Amino acid sequence: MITARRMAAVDANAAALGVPRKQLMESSGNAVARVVRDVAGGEGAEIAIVAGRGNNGGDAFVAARFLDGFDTRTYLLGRPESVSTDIARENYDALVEAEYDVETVTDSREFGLGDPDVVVDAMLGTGVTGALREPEASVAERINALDATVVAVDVPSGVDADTGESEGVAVEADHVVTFHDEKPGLSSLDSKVHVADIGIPAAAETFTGPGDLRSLTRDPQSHKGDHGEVLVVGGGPYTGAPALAAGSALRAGADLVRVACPEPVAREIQGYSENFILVPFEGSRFAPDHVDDLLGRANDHDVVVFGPGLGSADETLDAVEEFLARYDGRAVVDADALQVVPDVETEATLVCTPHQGELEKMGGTTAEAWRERRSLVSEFAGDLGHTLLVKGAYDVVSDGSETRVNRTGNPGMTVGGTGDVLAGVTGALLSTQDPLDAAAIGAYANGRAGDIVVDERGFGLVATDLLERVPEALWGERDD
Ligand SMILES: NC(=O)C1=CN([C@@H]2O[C@H](COP(=O)(O)OP(=O)(O)OC[C@H]3O[C@@H](n4cnc5c(N)ncnc54)[C@H](O)[C@@H]3O)[C@@H](O)[C@H]2O)[C@@H](O)CC1
Ligand SMILES: [K+]
Repeated sequence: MITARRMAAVDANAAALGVPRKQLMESSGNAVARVVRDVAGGEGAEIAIVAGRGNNGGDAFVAARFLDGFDTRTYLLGRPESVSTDIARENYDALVEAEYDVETVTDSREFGLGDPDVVVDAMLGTGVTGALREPEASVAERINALDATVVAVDVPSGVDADTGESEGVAVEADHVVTFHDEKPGLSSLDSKVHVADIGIPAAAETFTGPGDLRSLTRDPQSHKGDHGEVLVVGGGPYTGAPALAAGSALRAGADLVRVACPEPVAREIQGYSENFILVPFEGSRFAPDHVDDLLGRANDHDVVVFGPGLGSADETLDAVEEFLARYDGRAVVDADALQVVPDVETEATLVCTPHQGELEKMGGTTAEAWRERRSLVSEFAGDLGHTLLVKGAYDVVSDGSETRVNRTGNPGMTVGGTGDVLAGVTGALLSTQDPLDAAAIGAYANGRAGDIVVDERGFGLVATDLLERVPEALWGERDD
């Protein structure tokens, strides 16, 4: 099962792996033609292809080339100039150039579909928003009134592939040829669904890639706070760690970041940067006495990042445990705080970011080969009921049902502090993304930032170098 949003990400990842969308379109069109052949009842059957102006139409232009021998006519709803993507336009031009029977429909009132045996509905696919507009709406009604067998490309036009719902009229299809994987909304329809393998490499789904960054959008109308308020809880024996996590959360786009830390740590952090808002607590380390206050504060934030530099004193770990037991918001848990997670019953949504050693301390197991590690991490995440981001040369991210592997990053990143950067970035992302996406994008961007630094200067990077490259890693040139 794959949602339209994830499909778009996977498609961009495939392109980055060297399998561009035009190639996928060729496979899609071929798959549609195969189903049409099966249902048409022999060569000579009359086939009408009704294509819209997006890539859904593009798939159908390809299908027309695979239907030689049938009496096929292709209709484009609109002028050739209105075809909205280059690849759909190239496939349209190829039909015209090769003298296929193609008609443009500029006045749908005069559009007669005749009496075909099969209609291919390629008006709209996953690009639909809202109710069908004209001319698509009245053409859908006309298609539904025919006796023909209707084969829809990817999803019946007008239907939302994620929900199966339509806001107005939609095409009623006998068959749907959908691509790569089943779509959540199709099972509720009265159509026979054919899932076609279009040659998307499994790696486009398994590995994070530039497509994963597509869910990072910024609405021009956004206000302060829309992109997250993050509370970093850390510091005690270490002072750099919470500052790195806080700085990274800001670099990853959080609107406000506060650092809750012991007073002496706060004094030191204040000197690092004027961007931090500090909420000091008494004493030299986090302890059970601080939990009440901190819970109040945490509830005013979207995400808490727990752990950087907290240390592992018994009273600190007791305080973390008590906090998590009473907290029901979102949190990233890192470093020493990780070890209490398996023992605590919590309503909170956690993203845990252990390295392999910390994972073992939590009761998880690890393996050398990433494929094996992927299954182990997935199983352990399922048992924990939280999302895991297990750091390594290949990071493994899993919520127990979906698992992704991240390959960005390099051996220069074994230096101290890079984990704090990752925790901060993931914390900022968790305020706008679901936990699996936040962890996957966090791992991808953190590694990419490290790759940018090493490409420029070679090894010898320090954590603050990484932090400065986080914006570029998240929003820099995208390969989609
Ligand atoms: N994502 C992928 O990996 C692949 C996608 N492919 C095809 O690409 C399709 C998606 O293509 P697009 O993103 O170009 O989108 P569509 O072709 O589904 O539709 C886009 C067009 O529809 C218009 N539109 C949106 N809502 C409308 C409405 N309510 N009434 C009338 N017009 C409306 C838009 O203005 C735009 O011109 C998929 O359904 C599939 O058929 C395939 O080529 C293969 C791979
Ligand atoms: K369609």
